[in-house]
Amino acid sequence: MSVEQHRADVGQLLAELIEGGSPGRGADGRPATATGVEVVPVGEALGRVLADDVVAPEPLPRFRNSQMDGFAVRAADVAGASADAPVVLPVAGEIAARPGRPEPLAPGSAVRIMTGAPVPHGADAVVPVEDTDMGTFNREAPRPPSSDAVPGDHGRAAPGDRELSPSDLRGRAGPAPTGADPHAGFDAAVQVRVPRTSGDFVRESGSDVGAGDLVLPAGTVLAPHHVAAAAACGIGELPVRRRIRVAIVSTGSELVAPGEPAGPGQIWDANAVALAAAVRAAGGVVAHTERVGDDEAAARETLRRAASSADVVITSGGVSQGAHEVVKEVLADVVFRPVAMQPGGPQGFGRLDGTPVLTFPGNPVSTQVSFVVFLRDLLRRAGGLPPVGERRAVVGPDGLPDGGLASPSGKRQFLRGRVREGRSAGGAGLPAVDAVGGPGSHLVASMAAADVLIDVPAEVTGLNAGDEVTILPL
Ligand SMILES: Nc1nc2c(c(=O)[nH]1)N[C@H]1C(S)=C(S)[C@@H](COP(=O)(O)OP(=O)(O)OC[C@H]3O[C@@H](n4cnc5c(N)ncnc54)[C@H](O)[C@@H]3O)O[C@H]1N2
Ligand code: MOO
Repeated sequence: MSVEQHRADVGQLLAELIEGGSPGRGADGRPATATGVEVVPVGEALGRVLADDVVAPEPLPRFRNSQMDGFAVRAADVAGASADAPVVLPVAGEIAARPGRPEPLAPGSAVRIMTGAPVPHGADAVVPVEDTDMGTFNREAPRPPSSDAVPGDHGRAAPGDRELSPSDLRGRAGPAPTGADPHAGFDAAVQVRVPRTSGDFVRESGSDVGAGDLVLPAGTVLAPHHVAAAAACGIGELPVRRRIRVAIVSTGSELVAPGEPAGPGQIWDANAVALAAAVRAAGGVVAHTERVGDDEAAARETLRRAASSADVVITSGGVSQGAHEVVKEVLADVVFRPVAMQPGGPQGFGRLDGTPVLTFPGNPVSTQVSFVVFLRDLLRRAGGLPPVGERRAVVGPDGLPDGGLASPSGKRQFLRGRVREGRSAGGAGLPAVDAVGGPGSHLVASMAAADVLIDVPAEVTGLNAGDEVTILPL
C-alpha cells in the first residue's frame, strides 16, 4: 500500500469531520458559520481560527481625544507662538481621561488635558506640556506666567512687561467656560511657546477604524495583536472554528508515565505526550488520553472510553506481528495493513463504535512520522488552518556516510533532517539540509535535533550530498 493511497483512505474516513469543521463558503462566498463554529470569550481566543469577519461596531477611537498630556487650544489662538514670543492663554480647568463629556472651550483660552481625554468642542489642537511653561500643568497653585508675558497683546508675551495675575487673565478672556473639574474657570495661565495647526496631537474619532469597517477577516489565526483589536472594539466574544477533539491511547505494558520511576523492562511513555502535543500544534484539542497495558479486556474498555469522548481516536503500539498486539485484537472494524514507508510502516484505519480510529505504530519516531504524514494537515484543515508547506532543499554532506545513505527500494523514507538556513546548496538557491540522528525508528532523542523530515521517494535507493529533496517541517 502506498503512502498516497493510505493518506487518501484516511482523508475519506475523516471527510465528514473535516468538512463539518472546515470554513466552508456560503452562497455569498463568505465563510459559512452554521457548522463547526463555537463562540469563545475574546480573552480565550488566542491561537483559534476566526470563523467570521469581525467588524467594528463603533468607530475607534470612539471620541476625539488628546494624543499628549498638555493643553487643548484653538490652533488659531497659538498660530503665532514662539519661544521668544509665547502666547499666553488663561487655563480653564482640566480634562482627564475619565467618564463624562467636557464643556466646550471658549475662544482665547486653554484647558489642561491628559492623554486619551476627550478634546472639548471649540478646541482643535493640543499643545504638549513640554511646549509650554508648564506653569499650571501639575496643579500647582495658580502661578502667573513668567515676567515676559503680557496681557492684551493678543496673548503674545513681550519682554519687560509686568507679570500677569489670574484676574488679569479672567478679565481679558471674558466669561469663563464651565470646566470639567472643580478647578473650572480661568484660574491660571499658560505660555504656549510653539505654534500649532489644526489637528495637531488630536486623535480623531474613527481615525483607527470606522464603524462597520472590517477589523479581522474570517480565517485569521488569532495572535495577541488580533485579540487586542477585537477587545479595543468592545467585542467580548469571538466566533472561532471548532477544534477537532482527539482521544489518544498509548498501549504497552512496558510504559510508565514520564516523571514516574521506571523499573526493569519499563520505559517512559513518549508517544502519548508526542501525539497530544502534535494534535494541539495542529489546532486540535486533546479530549482524552489514556495508557493501557497489553490486556485485551482492559484495552477494549479503554478504547471504547476514548471513542465515546472524541471525534477521532489515535492509538500507538500494538499493531505489528508480536504476541500481544491488543489494538489489532480489539479493533474489529479497522483495516490493518503495511504502508510502503519507513518509519511508520504498520498502519490501520477504521472505526470503533462509529468513531474514526487511526492506529499508529509504537516506535516513537514511527508514531510521530505517522502523525505528520497522515493526520497533521487534515486536522489543520478541519480547524481552518493552512497546510504545513513542503519545501525543496539540497542534501548537505553532514550526517551522511561516505558513499551516501542507502534507502530501501520500494519504501518511501522519512529521514530526520536539519535545515541550514543561509547555507544554500545547489544552483536554485535552495537551503541545505543535513541528515541527523540516523534512520532507526527508536531514535527519539536524536530526533530532537531535527527540524524537518526528509522525504526520500520509494524508488530512490540512496541519498547523496547534492541530491535535491522535499522536506516537511516538523
Ligand atoms: N516480526 C516483525 N516485527 C516487527 C515488524 C514486522 O513487520 N515484523 N514491524 C516493526 C515495525 S516497522 C514497527 S514500527 C513496530 C511496530 O510495533 P507496534 O506498533 O506493535 O508497537 P510496539 O510493539 O508496542 O512497540 C514498538 C516499540 O516502540 C516502543 N513503544 C511503544 N509505545 C511507546 C510509547 N508510548 N512511548 C515510547 N515507546 C513506545 C516499544 O517499547 C517498542 O520498543 O514493530 C516492529 N516489529
Ligand atoms: O515502520 Mo517501523 O515504523 O519502521 O519502525
